[in-house]
Amino acid sequence: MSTLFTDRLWKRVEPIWNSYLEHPFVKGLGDGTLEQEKFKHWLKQDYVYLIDYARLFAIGSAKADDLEKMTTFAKLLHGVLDVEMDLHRKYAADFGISKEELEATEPSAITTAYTSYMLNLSQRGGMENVVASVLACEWSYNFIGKSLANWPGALDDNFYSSWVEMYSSNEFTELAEETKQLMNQIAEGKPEQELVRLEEIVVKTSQFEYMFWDMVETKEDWPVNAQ
Ligand SMILES: Cc1ncc(CO)c(N)n1
Repeated sequence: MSTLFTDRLWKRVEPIWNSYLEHPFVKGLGDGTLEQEKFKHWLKQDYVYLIDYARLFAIGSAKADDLEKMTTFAKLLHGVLDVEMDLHRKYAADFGISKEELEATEPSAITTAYTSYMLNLSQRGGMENVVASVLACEWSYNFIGKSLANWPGALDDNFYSSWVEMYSSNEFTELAEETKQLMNQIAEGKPEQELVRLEEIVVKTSQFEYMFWDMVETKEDWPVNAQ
């Protein structure tokens, strides 16, 4: 029986993703101790990250080779714009931050590098580049959400319970699973050198994910504020 491509990918990314669970920001989400100013930085940066990230699914739909895959990309697009980003808008409202203010956030250097990397690959390549670009994002957040959901108190009434609920939810798990299935479907029959190329995209985006956690933990923005 041939190994699923996502099983092969898991062997490469498991150590990187396990390091997310040791990251202070992620640990703070799980045990409820995360400083709210750092979470506000994540809210704002992640909202503008998701705006460009959503464009990837629209590109994927345009490049899909059949109606079924077009529909899957459209479903994932809806999942970001209308389901996931609603979490950001609700948390922001709790902080008195409007959705207009969220949308006006200037993407940080890391946010810009990460989304530009995915958009470049997705505009230059076929739908396989789109799926490889978004896979770590969808799948690793579900991995983190489901891991934190097992932490004592993570789903109880603490400020970040909604975050853990969202990313461990059946709805988000379904989106992550659909992205994995799409990756396996597209990888089927591809030559080894193409699989190696796609694997490196998933590893690189997994490294960008870690850099994103660092950026929000340190509330990093651009190195020098232009005068
Ligand atoms: C940076 C980042 N990666 C992944 C996700 C999951 O969609 C997210 N919201 N933000």
